[in-house]
Amino acid sequence: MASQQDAFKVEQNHGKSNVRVARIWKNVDESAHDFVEWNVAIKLLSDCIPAYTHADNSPIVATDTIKNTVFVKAKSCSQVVSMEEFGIILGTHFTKIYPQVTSAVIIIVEKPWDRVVVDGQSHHHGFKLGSEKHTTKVTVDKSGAIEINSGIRELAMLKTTQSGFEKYFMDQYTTLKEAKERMLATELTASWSYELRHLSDVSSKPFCFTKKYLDVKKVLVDTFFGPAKDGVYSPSVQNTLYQMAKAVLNRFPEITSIQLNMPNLHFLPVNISKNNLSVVKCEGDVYVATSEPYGTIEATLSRNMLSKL
Ligand SMILES: O=c1[nH]c(=O)c2[nH]c(=O)[nH]c2[nH]1
Repeated sequence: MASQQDAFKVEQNHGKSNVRVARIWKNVDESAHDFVEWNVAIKLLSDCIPAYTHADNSPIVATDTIKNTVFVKAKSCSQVVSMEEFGIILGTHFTKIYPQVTSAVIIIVEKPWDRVVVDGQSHHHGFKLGSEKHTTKVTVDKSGAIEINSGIRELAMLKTTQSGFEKYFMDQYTTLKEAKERMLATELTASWSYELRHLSDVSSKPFCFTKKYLDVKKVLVDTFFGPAKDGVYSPSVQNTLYQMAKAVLNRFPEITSIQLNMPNLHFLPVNISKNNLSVVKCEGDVYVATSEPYGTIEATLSRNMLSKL
C-alpha cells in the first residue's frame, strides 16, 4: 500500500511467512483420513502508515495475530478444503474483519505427502513424501475482487533422447556444437491464473481446484514427454515450453494465462583421452551430471483478448 508522506512515497505491507500448518480430517465413518501440510505466507496491505511515520502502532494487526488466524481457520474447516479455498477463506477474513486492511495476499506451498499404497490398496492413514509441490497465490481485495493463481514447483523431468538444438545464432564466442540428439532435463516451475475475478464467481460455481491442478499437471507432463513409446521431438527448451503452455490454454478455457520456467539442466558428454588415445568416448551413454551453470528459459502465455472479439 502506497502513501505520500513528507517528501517520500511510502510503500508497505506486513504479514507472516513460513506458517507451517498441518491438518488431518478424520471422517466419522472411519474411512480414510485426509492430511495436508501447508507452508503459508500472508501479506496484508493496510492503512498502517502512522506506524512507520509516527510510531503509532494502533492500526497494526500483529503478525502474531496473523499467524494465529491460520490455525484458527484450519481448525474451523470441518471439511477438506483445497489450498486455493483456504487462501480465499484467509483473504476474506483479513479484508472483512479489519477496516484498515484493503487487500490480503496469501501464498501457500503444499508439502507433497502422498497416500501410501500397500498391496495395491490405498492406505487409510499412511502418507509418504513425494516430489513436486502444489503452490497457490490468492489475492483478495476489500471490494471482493480476487486473483487466484495455482502452480507447480520442483517438477523434475528428463528424457534420454528426442531432443536437439540446432541452427541457433552463432558468433565468435559460440563453441556449442549443434545437436540432433541429446538428452533433456529440467525442473519445471509453473503458475497459472484462473478467470475468477470476484468472490461471487467462486461461490456461484464451486471450483475443484485440486482436481484442476492435477489435470493441468498431466497436460504439462504429457506434452513434455509425448507418447510413451516414441515420445515427441524437442527442437529446443523454448519450443517445448511453448507447446506445453499452449496445450494448457487450449485445454482449459478457465485459465487466462500461464507462466512456465524451465531451466535447461545440462548433462555433458564425457570424452576423456590420454596421449591422443581415447579412454572414455561418449556414444550417447556416459555423461557428467552438472547442477551449474544452467540455462534459464521462461515465458508467459496469455490469451489474446482481441481474438475473443
Ligand atoms: O534448448 C536450448 N535452448 C537454448 O537457448 C540453449 N542454449 C544452449 O546453450 N543450449 C540450449 N538449448
